[in-house]
Amino acid sequence: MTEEKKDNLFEKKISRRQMLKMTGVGAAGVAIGASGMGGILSAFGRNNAVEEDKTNVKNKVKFYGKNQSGIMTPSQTNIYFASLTVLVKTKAELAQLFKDWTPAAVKLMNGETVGDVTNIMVPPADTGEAVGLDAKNLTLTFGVGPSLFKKFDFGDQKPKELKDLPHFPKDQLQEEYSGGDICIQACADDPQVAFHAVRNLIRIATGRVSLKWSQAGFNAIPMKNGKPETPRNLFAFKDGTENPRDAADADRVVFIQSGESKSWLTGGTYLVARKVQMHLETWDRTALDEQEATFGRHRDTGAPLGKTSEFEAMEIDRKDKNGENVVPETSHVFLAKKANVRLLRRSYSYASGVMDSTGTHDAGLLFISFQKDPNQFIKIQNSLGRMDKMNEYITHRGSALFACFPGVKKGSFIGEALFNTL
Ligand SMILES: C=CC1=C(C)c2cc3[nH]c(cc4nc(cc5[nH]c(cc1n2)c(C)c5CCC(=O)O)C(CCC(=O)O)=C4C)c(C)c3C=C
Ligand SMILES: [Fe+2]
Repeated sequence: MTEEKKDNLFEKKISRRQMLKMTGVGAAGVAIGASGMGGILSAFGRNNAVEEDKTNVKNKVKFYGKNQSGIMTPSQTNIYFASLTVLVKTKAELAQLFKDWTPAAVKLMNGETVGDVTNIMVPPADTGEAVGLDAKNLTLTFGVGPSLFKKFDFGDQKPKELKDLPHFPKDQLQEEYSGGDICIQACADDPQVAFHAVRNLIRIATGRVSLKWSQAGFNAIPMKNGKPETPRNLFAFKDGTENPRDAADADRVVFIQSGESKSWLTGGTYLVARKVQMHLETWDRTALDEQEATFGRHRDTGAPLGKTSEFEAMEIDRKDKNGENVVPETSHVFLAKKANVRLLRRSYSYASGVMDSTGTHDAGLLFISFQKDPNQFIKIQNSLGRMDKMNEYITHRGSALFACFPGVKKGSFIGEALFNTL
């Protein structure tokens, strides 16, 4: 069926019987990857109108802007991260996918449903579990992985940096938590809002994408005098102290500037995702001074070892009266800092039940970093290498790299600059 015919069909009122006949009835209608039916169901989410960022919505982050949301946005309490496999075969279909997602993303970030939920003759266009909640600071961040450029010929538009990350010492990567053609990072101050957003975006793309892997995560953000403080990871250490803090710093470290890469990536960035299992039982048997030596910071305050407050300078060359390093040379922060490059970390803890093989917690950190060049991450990870004292307590299980598009201008669509170059 041509796109035009499909659109005409959905402008008409159709009976429940006709509907069921078309969708193959019931449960099959929600399966991802079902061919044929996908196009029909996607029409429910299709909305070609240019949606506005609402100004009167509580807890709302703007969709339109120079950069995508969910990067320099202050961290929310929850993430639902999805890595997708693309099923469509042509670049036109791929562009259409992002065209369909754009108005839906605006509506989701407005705290609205993605489509009509009142017509009793058809399945509601929105799955509905976020109804009655406000926007909960939902952000949506879209990126494309190296594998997408193997499936589609983008000519010379593939940036040389967009390739699989190298193997690192201590990696025990599993294919089921690695890679992906497209990523959607949904962060919100509510787990259901984050999940709902991804669920509905995938539903709009029924038959056009399938879910490769996903990870839900959480962060508890302590508040002091109405201001958010650095969250703690599952080792109880403040995580995210040393990060770019303002827009000028982000332009130096995170966002690709004109001339620094392919033009479609100007204003974009690279997202590294690493699923890192944390061996909590081993950590919990470790003495506090050993824990602090692992990071090079005090657990309570987050201050550099030998100092008293979190944001005091981390001087890794400082010596004690015996001439010994105050911050151990094998500590995580010593080695990370020694690489002499920076990135933006925006990680979330996860707890996903039990490890079958050991009966221990399947818990850890969905480490996410943003940087204008993946080599920033690679240099730090290589510096951590085999030396990082934290290695005793962690295992890297998953890995992925995505090039995140620049922000979207009203009237444009997510990733348009890439498709316009073709
Ligand atoms: C390659 C990049 C990094 C990975 C992977 C990574 C994993 C990881 N980190 C923690 C906990 C902490 N990390 C901290 C600082 C820190 N970590 C990295 C990089 C990676 N971490 C950098 C660049 C830095 C900042 C170094 C600096 O310049 O000071 C800290 C200290 C507090 C902070 O600055 O946030 C903690 C704690 C875990 C638990 C983890 C994987 C499970
Ligand atoms: Fe770290």
